[in-house]
This record gives sequence, C-alpha cells and structure tokens, in this order.
Amino acid sequence: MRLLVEGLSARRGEDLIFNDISFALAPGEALIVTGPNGSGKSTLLRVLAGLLAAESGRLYIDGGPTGFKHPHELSHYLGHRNAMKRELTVEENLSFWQSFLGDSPGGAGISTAAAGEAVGLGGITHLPFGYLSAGQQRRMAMAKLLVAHRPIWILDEPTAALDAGADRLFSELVAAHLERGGIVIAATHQPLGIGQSQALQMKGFVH
Ligand SMILES: Nc1ncnc2c1ncn2[C@@H]1O[C@H](COP(=O)(O)OP(=O)(O)OP(=O)(O)O)[C@@H](O)[C@H]1O
Repeated sequence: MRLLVEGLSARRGEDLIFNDISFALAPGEALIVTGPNGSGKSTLLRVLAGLLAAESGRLYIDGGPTGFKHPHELSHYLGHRNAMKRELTVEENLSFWQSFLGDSPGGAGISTAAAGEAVGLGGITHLPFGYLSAGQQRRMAMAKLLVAHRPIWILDEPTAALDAGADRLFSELVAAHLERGGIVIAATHQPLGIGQSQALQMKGFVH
C-alpha cells in the first residue's frame, strides 16, 4: 500500500495556503512537515485527514486494503487538541474512540488497558481525563493511536507539552508503527527522533 498525494492545494478564506504539493509514502516511511507558524502545516494535515476539502489535487491509496472510500478511513489524526472529554474517565474516552474508529483492514488495536500501559499511565485510566496534567493528557491522546488499527498516522505537533521521557516514548511508538509497515506524517518544530524520513518544508501564502 502506498499513500500518494498529487498537486494538492488548499484555500482558507480568500487565501491559497499551499499549492501543488506532491509526495508518495510507502509502508515504513515517514514525512516530516516543517515551516514557520502560519505556513500551512495544520491545514495540510487537516486536508490529508479528510477534515478540510482540498482546492485541487488528489490523495489516494495505491494497492493494499480495499472497501474504503477515502484514505482518511485508514488514518489516525492527532491534532493540537487531544479530542478527549474532560468529564469522562480516560478508560471511557479510549473506549469511545476504539468503538468509534474501529479497526482498518489488516490489523487490530490493543485493549484500552494495554494502551494506557504503553504510554506509561496504566494506573490512572480510571480518573477523569480533566484531572490529568497537560503532559499526561497528551500521553493519553497518543494511546488513542493504539486502540484502533490505522496504518496511516497523521500527527500535528505530537510532542508539544511532553517531557523528555514522554518524548522518547513517543519516538518509540512511532518507530514501532513504522517497523510494522505503518506510514507517518507529522508536523513538528522539534525532531521526532525517528531516523530516516522525507521532509516537506511549508512556505506559507501563495499569492
Ligand atoms: N478558518 C480559517 N479561515 C481563514 N484562514 C485560516 C483559517 N484557519 C487558518 N487560517 C490561516 O491559514 C494559515 C495557515 O494556518 P495553519 O494553522 O495551517 O499553519 P501552521 O503552519 O500549522 O501554523 P503553527 O505552526 O502556528 O501551528 C494561517 O495564516 C492562518 O491564519
């Protein structure tokens, strides 16, 4: 399976934020998206995740699983926000995402308890999400990536608010996903420590 992006452009309001972006990612490959604030990294990721419509271009899967309409059905999206309800426990939040997302063909997510363990917070999944510290909340948002199988991980500033230990843990989770033949697209201002990857430098407005 390959993820192919050809001539993608996107508009926000009146402005063309980026134009003619193309890349191809095979299993085990990562794309790191960099660029100054406002250069369009989040916009690109949201288009890839199916949350925003592209102005032009296309995004498709070559080979691999069938029976889906858009690549976002094969993708996890971790945005700036953690997408968890503060009043629900961590366990309830992860269970919601597990059943809402379901597994893509070709794999299965791990249990919510195992995902809590995997991000180093196994003992506190019974707590309301809102009780957790900012870094713990981000770790739990990462656990969401593990409870449902999705071969493509789209990550927007995944390590913001993380301490050095969590940074390392996150690199390990991403590396393991790539080793299993996953694909990763990450926007970041800091290195993710995942070895070889493709790079895309966003420039900002296209006039
Ligand atoms: N809903 C919107 N309507 C109009 N313009 C928008 C909208 N959302 C974002 N923009 C503009 O699109 C541009 C790209 O924003 P985007 O969030 O993609 O940048 P970014 O590279 O991810 O920035 P950062 O590094 O600060 O997260 C910015 O100039 C922003 O003001």
